[in-house]
Amino acid sequence: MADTPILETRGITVRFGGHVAVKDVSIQVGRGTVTGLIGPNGAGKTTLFNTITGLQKPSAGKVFIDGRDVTTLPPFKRARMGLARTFQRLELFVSLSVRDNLRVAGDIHNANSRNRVDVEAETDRLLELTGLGDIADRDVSDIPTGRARVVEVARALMTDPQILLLDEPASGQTEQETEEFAALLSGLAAGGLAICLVEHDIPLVMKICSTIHVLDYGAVLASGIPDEIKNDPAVINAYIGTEKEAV
Ligand SMILES: Nc1ncnc2c1ncn2[C@@H]1O[C@H](COP(=O)(O)OP(=O)(O)OP(=O)(O)O)[C@@H](O)[C@H]1O
Repeated sequence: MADTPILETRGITVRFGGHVAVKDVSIQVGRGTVTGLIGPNGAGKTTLFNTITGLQKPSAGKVFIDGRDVTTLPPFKRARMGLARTFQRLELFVSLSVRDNLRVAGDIHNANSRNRVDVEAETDRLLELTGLGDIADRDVSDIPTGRARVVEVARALMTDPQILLLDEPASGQTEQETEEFAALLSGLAAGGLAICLVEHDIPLVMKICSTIHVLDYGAVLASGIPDEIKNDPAVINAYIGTEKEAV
């Protein structure tokens, strides 16, 4: 159904021993939107991403992709349903060129999916779309971190995803790089992609997200549009206050 969110978590709780890392978190991510997930270090953002992708089993709650309960599906099956992600720590093949990182992603996708992509054509298209053409033949070990973050996104896009989870993708980017990155993400969302963004760069989150969820100690402290979040006293107190210089 058109109204069914492409991604939804319902009541996700994750416990590590006695520690509750994620507490009863319900969020929805719509097609063609950028949804922000912010909060202090250790608030549970990456653990929630790991639960959505299937790397972490929840103690309670469910994950839905396009209305289908995927809670017990392994990561590769969720990937086949159009779920892609990037990692906080770069996970690129550093001794390969930018272009080859994309090609490898396309080959792996084709080996695992019925929905095959034309690797050469898609690599060229994405190098152009993401503005990586000028460094396409350089080894990833040789390029600045900020641009390597874009390579991670381009690589994730090689799987032709419906949902893209980005874990701190702007970290290490210059102001100029972040500006271009914001335009790239907004353009991808305008094309129908559902993006969920974990990011400490608050101005970036405020600029491109239509909905923001704030996590604190594993629980959703607030949800709303950027203006509501920006002015929420509980959010300012728990998080934005501590990131003031960034706002
Ligand atoms: N595998 C694990 N075993 C035990 N505790 C864990 C594990 N993974 C995460 N935690 C704990 O769960 C909590 C949430 O961590 P998580 O990495 O999800 O937070 P985060 O919001 O992504 O933080 P950051 O902004 O620093 O990336 C933290 O207290 C962390 O120490």
